[in-house]
Amino acid sequence: MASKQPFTDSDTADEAVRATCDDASTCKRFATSKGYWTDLYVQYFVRQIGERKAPEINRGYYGRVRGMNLLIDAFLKKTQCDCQVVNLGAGLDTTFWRLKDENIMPKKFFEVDFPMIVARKIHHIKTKPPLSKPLIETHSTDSLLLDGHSLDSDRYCIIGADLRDLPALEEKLKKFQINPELPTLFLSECVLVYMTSEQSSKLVNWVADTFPTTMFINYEQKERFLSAGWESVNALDMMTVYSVLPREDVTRIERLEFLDERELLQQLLQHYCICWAVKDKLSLGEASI
Ligand SMILES: C[S@@+](CC[C@H](N)C(=O)[O-])C[C@H]1O[C@@H](n2cnc3c(N)ncnc32)[C@H](O)[C@@H]1O
Repeated sequence: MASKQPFTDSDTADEAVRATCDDASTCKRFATSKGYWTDLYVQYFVRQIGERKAPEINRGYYGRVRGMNLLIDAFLKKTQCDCQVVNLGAGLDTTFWRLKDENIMPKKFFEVDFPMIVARKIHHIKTKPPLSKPLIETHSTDSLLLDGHSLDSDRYCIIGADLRDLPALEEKLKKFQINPELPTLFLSECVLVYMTSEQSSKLVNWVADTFPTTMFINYEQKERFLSAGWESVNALDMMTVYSVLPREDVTRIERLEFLDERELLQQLLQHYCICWAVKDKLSLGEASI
């Protein structure tokens, strides 16, 4: 009998992984309702503000979102938006809508998640005009491709796929016109941790082998990121990220809620990191990001 690997064949394990998508977006919904940062769109994916979250959790999410956004925006600036973004395990993430509002959209923004999550996201987009309007506005013909498990428009595409099945992932990305020659930013925010290290290293290596000019931003526990095939890799633990965020804004959010145990926040922040790795065939100077 074939032995089972963790989170490989088990539907129950995959279901638990899919549930993490709701955890992330309900925490983001709560933190934005408190004013930690502005996200005009998360409310359309998570209606209820939900149960109160501890201030440590809210500050942790604040550092995570601000840190990821700083790197995303730096890549878009460096490439002058002449690039693609692929958000792996995107869940109910709202980055595409933020970039549209800030007028810094890449040529195309791809999202990938399990078909079940994608179907839910597409349902929200279809039924909520503030989500669908930006897609329609940035699309050149009257009809968008929309089926239960994928949505494709000129600037935004969402694909149902399992990130552990690389041939199928590659085929779907090609079907939706990914261009490997264009500078491409890959994002994985709390995603690789749900795979075995063999699976996540295959995914990271596939990106390095397929995209000559690329950057990979990964938010996660410290030990995970694998550098093979990448020209330069940087990692900052979240304690450091938090300390380099704009002071004025950090002071503002630290006034939002009283934090009893600073040590707990420090432990939480030290446990996570943001890593970014680059390959720069076009010599755009990505390593200086
Ligand atoms: C913790 S959530 C993070 C969601 C989003 N990146 C964020 O930070 O708000 C992890 C996401 O990764 C997705 N995911 C994990 N393993 C996956 C796999 N093998 N294939 C596709 N999606 C996966 C889950 O379905 C879930 O939406």
